[in-house]
Amino acid sequence: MGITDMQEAFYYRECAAAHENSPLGLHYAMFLPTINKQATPEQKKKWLPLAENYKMIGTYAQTELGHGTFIRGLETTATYDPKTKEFILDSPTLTSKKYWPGCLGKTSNHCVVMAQLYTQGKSHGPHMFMVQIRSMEDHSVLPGIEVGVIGNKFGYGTNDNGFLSFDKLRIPRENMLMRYSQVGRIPRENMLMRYSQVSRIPRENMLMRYSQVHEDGTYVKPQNAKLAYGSMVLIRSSIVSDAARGLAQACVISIRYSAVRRQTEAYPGGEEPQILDYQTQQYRLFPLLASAYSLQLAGKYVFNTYLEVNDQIEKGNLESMPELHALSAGLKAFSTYEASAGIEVCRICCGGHGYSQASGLPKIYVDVVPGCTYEGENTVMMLQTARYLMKCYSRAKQGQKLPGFVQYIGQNLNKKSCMSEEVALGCLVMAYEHRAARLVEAAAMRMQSLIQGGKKQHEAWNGSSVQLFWAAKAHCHLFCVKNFVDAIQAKSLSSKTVTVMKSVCQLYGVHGILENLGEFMQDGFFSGEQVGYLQRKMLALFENIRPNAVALVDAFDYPDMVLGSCLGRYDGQVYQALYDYAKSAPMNQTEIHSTYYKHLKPLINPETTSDAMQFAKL
Ligand SMILES: CC(C)(COP(=O)(O)OP(=O)(O)OC[C@H]1O[C@@H](n2cnc3c(N)ncnc32)[C@H](O)[C@@H]1OP(=O)(O)O)[C@@H](O)C(=O)NCCC(=O)NCCSC(=O)CCCC(=O)O
Ligand SMILES: Cc1cc2nc3c(=O)[nH]c(=O)nc-3n(C[C@H](O)[C@H](O)[C@H](O)COP(=O)(O)OP(=O)(O)OC[C@H]3O[C@@H](n4cnc5c(N)ncnc54)[C@H](O)[C@@H]3O)c2cc1C
Repeated sequence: MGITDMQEAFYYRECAAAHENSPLGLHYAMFLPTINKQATPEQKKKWLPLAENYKMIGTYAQTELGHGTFIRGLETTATYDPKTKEFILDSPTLTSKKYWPGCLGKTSNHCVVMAQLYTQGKSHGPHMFMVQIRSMEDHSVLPGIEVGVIGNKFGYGTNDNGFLSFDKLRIPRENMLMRYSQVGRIPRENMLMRYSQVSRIPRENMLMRYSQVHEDGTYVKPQNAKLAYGSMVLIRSSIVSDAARGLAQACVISIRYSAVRRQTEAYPGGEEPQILDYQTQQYRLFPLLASAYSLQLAGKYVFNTYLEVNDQIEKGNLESMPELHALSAGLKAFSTYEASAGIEVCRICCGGHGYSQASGLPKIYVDVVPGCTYEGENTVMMLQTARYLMKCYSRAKQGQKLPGFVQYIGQNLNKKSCMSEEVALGCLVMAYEHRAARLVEAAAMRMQSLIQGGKKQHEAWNGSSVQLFWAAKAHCHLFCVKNFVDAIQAKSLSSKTVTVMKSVCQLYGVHGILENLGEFMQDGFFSGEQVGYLQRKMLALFENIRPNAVALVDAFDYPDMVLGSCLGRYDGQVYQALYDYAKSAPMNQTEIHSTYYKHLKPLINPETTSDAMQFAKL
């Protein structure tokens, strides 16, 4: 279609095939960005035109049968042969077979393969290689390669997640993605030239960046080994918005339906109320609506941060990489957990019809829930964020100033909450800061006491990991609350909009505290009386939000075609749509189903069994 804007292309694809995972998804989400970010200018010149024009169709093949989380544990090897200037790719064990990569089984003719690099008898850890797996002429599988699909999954039926293995496959040296690490003799001048093309910072910086270059050396270490993990950081940064979108769409469906559906006369002979008027329905749906807004804002923030940090990386400044990694890993986990659990609640809130595919909700759920696993399993990602928080804590204790958002760490924990009946936004933020600061400190103290008690570092880490998880979750939650509050205060919104959005934001904060009350009360930060303010405020906010609830979901602006839901239709004609859906079911296209002849008739009328057998043979 010639659409060049990434966002526009995304929305076009979503309209064309809503909630269907595209069999070309990995091509544009990971394969192209990996070439863009990890290939040298020469490699880009060769591959990008082919990939952009879908001659090369590719994916990102990292996970193996035996390892997904622990990248350093991958077993696929790429051994350099200086005689032929080739790498030999091999899958030496059953567990080394690539397993899960999307679009791999049948669609891709190339892939970026993460493999352990061996050269001069030494291992250098996981590196990326461009590997052609199928012919670009007739799509046949190339020699030395075994590839196929992994079979049915929880969802993702439209994506051919695959397996792949190599039998001593030789690929040219130039197929290693060499922007950051190199094998072979490359003149120093090349690097200087390349560098001067990518940024305008002084050449001296470049020499530092490549200070480990050996003229005769065959391996040049990158400035930071984690540059090779860049494609994952990109996707984690964008998953937050994906999760938010899924939750927002589920809220649209469930809240619109709740405004149409009536159930149970309110008093004998009285009108049946819209189910949205039940306080318990509001208690389950309105906090999710607030969460959808909050996650959308968080998604925008983290993606913009990714773009900014990426810009700096392009210029050779890698300083903000750890912060971005901690933010994107934690928020990816936090958002996909919240969205997955929330979508299921939306489904349950639709009663029986929520269980029908006609609700559109199962499709949204199976589309969002793998986000808890791919691009880093959520618990593992939370623990990566916790690792960063622990470093921040020890820096704060040494009196060092912390960057931006983590400045709350190490703060005085003897304060009491300023919460009053009014529930000011500032007091909400303070409460979340206090909780996160306390949980970070508690996890750090636990680690310290285990180490002092004679545990090794890794034992102490495992023995503290539940508390580390709590700390990281509290940190991400704080981020979402604070970012929501900042968005309301900073944006030039009309005063009416601010009034409405302030209620939504307050609800997000208040509900989050009430759901995690133990963590806010364990050290007496809130008094029982203050908890009472919060409970009353939450119920008052439901009443505030109720008249605007449908407008607040309409504002997400998802067309019916994207929602794909009989329950969430804009025109509210739910019952007609459900009836039409039923009528169009394939089993309704014949009056008597074939199973009658095969199974039922012999039961009902045993003497006709032979007819039935004959029918079965037919
Ligand atoms: C869990 C880790 C992060 C551990 O890595 P490790 O090398 O063992 O590191 P460690 O010893 O724990 O820590 C060393 C250090 O490396 C840092 N680090 C780790 N990752 C990054 C990063 N991306 N940017 C910047 N820094 C990073 C860590 O914070 C550590 O820093 P520190 O030593 O504490 O200063 C890694 O193995 C990992 O990322 N695992 C998750 C695997 C994953 O995400 N796979 C995705 C496959 S692709 C996919 O799923 C696509 C699906 C898409 C779709 O279908 O739509
Ligand atoms: C739909 C889908 C699409 C995918 N697409 C791709 C793709 O395109 N390319 C690709 O390369 N891969 C892909 N994957 C694979 C995916 O990235 C991995 O499954 C994911 O990274 C998790 O790794 P794992 O399966 O090894 O989980 P495991 O690590 O085995 O997780 C199992 C359990 O162990 C726990 N655990 C593991 N390590 C630790 C630890 N250090 N501390 C505490 N707990 C731990 C986890 O929390 C989890 O509860 C896809 C997966 C899915 C489901």
